[in-house]
Amino acid sequence: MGHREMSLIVDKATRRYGTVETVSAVSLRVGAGERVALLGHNGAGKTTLMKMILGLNPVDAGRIEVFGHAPGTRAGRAACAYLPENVAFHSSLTGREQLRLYARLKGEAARAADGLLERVGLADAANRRIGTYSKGMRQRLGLAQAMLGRPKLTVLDEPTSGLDPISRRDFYALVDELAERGAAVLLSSHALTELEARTDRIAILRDGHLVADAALDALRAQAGLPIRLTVRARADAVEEVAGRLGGTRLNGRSVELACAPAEKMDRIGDAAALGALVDDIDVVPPSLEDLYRHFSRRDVP
Ligand SMILES: Nc1ncnc2c1ncn2[C@@H]1O[C@H](COP(=O)(O)OP(=O)(O)OP(=O)(O)O)[C@@H](O)[C@H]1O
Repeated sequence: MGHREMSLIVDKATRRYGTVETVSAVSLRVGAGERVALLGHNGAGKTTLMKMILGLNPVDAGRIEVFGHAPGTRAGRAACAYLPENVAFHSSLTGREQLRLYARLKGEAARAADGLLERVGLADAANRRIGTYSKGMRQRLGLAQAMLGRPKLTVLDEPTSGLDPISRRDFYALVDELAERGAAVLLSSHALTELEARTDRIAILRDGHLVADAALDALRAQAGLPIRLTVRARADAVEEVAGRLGGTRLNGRSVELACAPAEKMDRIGDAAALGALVDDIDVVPPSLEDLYRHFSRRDVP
């Protein structure tokens, strides 16, 4: 087994319900220490694929290998941790009781539970009933639970939905830490803005097909979407600036121009040439949301 590549390998994996392919010949790899975001519209097949990896859904065609093991086997399950979208706890247990219970189920010492509570910032709340936890605290407890037993692969299904921006940032910091310690991380989310800086690769599912799988920069190059320039005009000059650059007026002061990536420098030069008529220029590359919209369109091959 030593010579095998140590990663999650999904090779043309297919899942059918009746005659419909919910996951259709999807191929994807996630290596140790890599964070991959799985994006897709509601019903695109993200949860189905995750459950196939975890051995909770059968693989009807193709192959999945979790760090050298088949999904659902004892070794395959031991390699994975899973945080489902709506993780349920016994609300009458304290955080510490819940985590110690899980530690025992995973054959870990109770001490491991205490260390993890500290790491996810719940040491002070460890003796409170989970029923009194906020949603952010419950998600962090769920992540601590998923971290027990040092899994090689962590699968997180929309882990930040319903969390406020600070809680989401704290949560992603923990995910980064997991990856830094060598875990492969596969996570789904609809909160695209945060993912931009938080993942090594973006994989997009559309109707069960994988339509993109690359780092953000590579996706940008592949999509070739326009770059937007926002040019802020001097107070009395917005009409003139809009006229001379041929852009759209955004508001009383700004003009927006769209251009191909290759034209960017020329367009910046045009705006700069207006001298004192222009106060400022912002360059806005396509966001992950723009890219997501592009790759999710059904008419993109
Ligand atoms: N047990 C089942 N029987 C029949 N169809 C199913 C079953 N489970 C899932 N599906 C279908 O498979 C498709 C993909 O569902 P899945 O939950 O994987 O999507 P998702 O990408 O996770 O969506 P969401 O973002 O809404 O969570 C849906 O059309 C769903 O109705």
